[in-house]
Amino acid sequence: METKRMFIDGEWVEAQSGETREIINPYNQEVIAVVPEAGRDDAKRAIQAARKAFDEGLWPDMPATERGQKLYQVAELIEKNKEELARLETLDTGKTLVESQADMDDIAGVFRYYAGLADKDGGEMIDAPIENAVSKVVREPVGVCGMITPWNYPLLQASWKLAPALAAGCTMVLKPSEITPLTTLKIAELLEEVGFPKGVVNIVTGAGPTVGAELSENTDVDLISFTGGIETGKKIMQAASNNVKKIALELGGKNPNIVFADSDFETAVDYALNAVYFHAGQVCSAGARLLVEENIHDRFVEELVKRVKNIKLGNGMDENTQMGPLTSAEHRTKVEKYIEIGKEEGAKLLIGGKRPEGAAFEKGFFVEPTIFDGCTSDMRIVQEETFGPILTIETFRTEEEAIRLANDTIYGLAGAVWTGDMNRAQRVSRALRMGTVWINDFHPYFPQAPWGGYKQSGIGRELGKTGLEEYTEQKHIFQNLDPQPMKWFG
Ligand SMILES: NC(=O)c1ccc[n+]([C@@H]2O[C@H](COP(=O)([O-])OP(=O)(O)OC[C@H]3O[C@@H](n4cnc5c(N)ncnc54)[C@H](O)[C@@H]3O)[C@@H](O)[C@H]2O)c1
Ligand SMILES: C[N+](C)(C)CC=O
Repeated sequence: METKRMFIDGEWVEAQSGETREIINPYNQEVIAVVPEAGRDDAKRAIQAARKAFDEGLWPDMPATERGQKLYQVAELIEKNKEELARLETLDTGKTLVESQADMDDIAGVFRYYAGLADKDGGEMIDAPIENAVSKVVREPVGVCGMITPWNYPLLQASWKLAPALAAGCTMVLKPSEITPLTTLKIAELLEEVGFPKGVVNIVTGAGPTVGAELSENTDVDLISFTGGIETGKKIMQAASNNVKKIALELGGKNPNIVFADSDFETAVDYALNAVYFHAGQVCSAGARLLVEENIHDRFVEELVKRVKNIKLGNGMDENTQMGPLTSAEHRTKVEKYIEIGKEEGAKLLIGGKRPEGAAFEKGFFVEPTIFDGCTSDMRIVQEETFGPILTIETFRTEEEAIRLANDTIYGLAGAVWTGDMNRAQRVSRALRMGTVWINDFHPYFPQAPWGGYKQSGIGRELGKTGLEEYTEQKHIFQNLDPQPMKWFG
């Protein structure tokens, strides 16, 4: 068990209060590390360091090509340290090692993508409607960024913020989830090895209502980028109004997976399982709502149940494990409450709905993969994000009904449509009010494509070109090439 420090103004420090927090392995409840429990004072110190690095430092004005070179070096170090990072992520979150390894590949890819994009926007000349003048539009870094990340994809979600913000020339204070801070602290070591000017990146470990709230309220922060739950997102939005901060919110989802009878049956069943049970359902874009055409419902559900029985639960570090524990005891309690709600609402529990039995599961925060059939869109288990291994099943008869049910949610993050009819695939994908729609697939995301939500799933986009633009301000510079007196006032 290691005692860690956090990274403020280029130094590894303890919390000013001396307080610490134990980080728990969700598979066996062993303490894997002790980290500083920062308070508002620590957050303020980090914000001041980032402010100074932005206002007086070299980073924002450094040629973008040089910033890009540094990001390439970060990508290389992530690849070099992939196994250690993946191991840490699995110990901290409970996800399988294969998933963590894939996350690390994605993270290196994100740094590489923004390294390449850093120097590609040289501004734009505008055809000014005024004689003897030139007009151009340039992008400049937005300033000091506060970043708050969740526990389900700790380092991946951090990378979606760190890489574009660094490419843009911003300085930043990042607060990882208090439950899973270890890989974020490790990447601070890698950033230190690459050598960013002090104060450019600060990592503060602590709770949401203290460190997170300070980042959201503090008037020296110019932008707050948050990934997490909808209720926290609303609080952050309110706090950000303090100094009219720019805000970027990546919130939850309740994502429909629509299966038409003319889809490839085998593949659709296979992906329906992966859509909801990957990372034990702790994915913002999990396909937790299956909408299946009525005439294939019985066969489809029978096959799902058969296959769910084979899912291997266990320690994420074990290569045979397909689904690990939930990430915290508190979260398991929430998921179990939703199972009770589903039963009370009259949904038909087909399988799961309880903790697995046996010595191997005694200490882990496990919940069995669960299926509720006979669901309707007025049920809470259909409307609310359970964020666990719970699949709800509804049926539809027509394309219009499928679209109506799919859109009947306050969320709008992602969804999928399975069909052999490509005209229908195009129609349905356009009709869904969601930031990402997959046709005959589920889950792919990559640095080149924007990610974010319609409706209450968030504000703004991460990844892609837009993910970089979020960290910039646009400036119009107009130059009169032949200034003469106007004589307007005589
Ligand atoms: N849209 C996306 O891309 C995306 C990606 C990953 C996770 N998520 C969402 O994240 C949620 C799960 O993560 P979670 O349980 O960690 O979310 P959460 O909202 O509980 O916590 C997220 C972060 O916010 C901090 N926080 C809590 N209260 C705060 C406050 N008052 N002020 C400032 N910060 C505060 C937490 O400490 C944590 O770092 C799910 O809803 C999931 O859908 C969304
Ligand atoms: C955005 N994503 C899919 C990587 C993680 C969501 O929880």
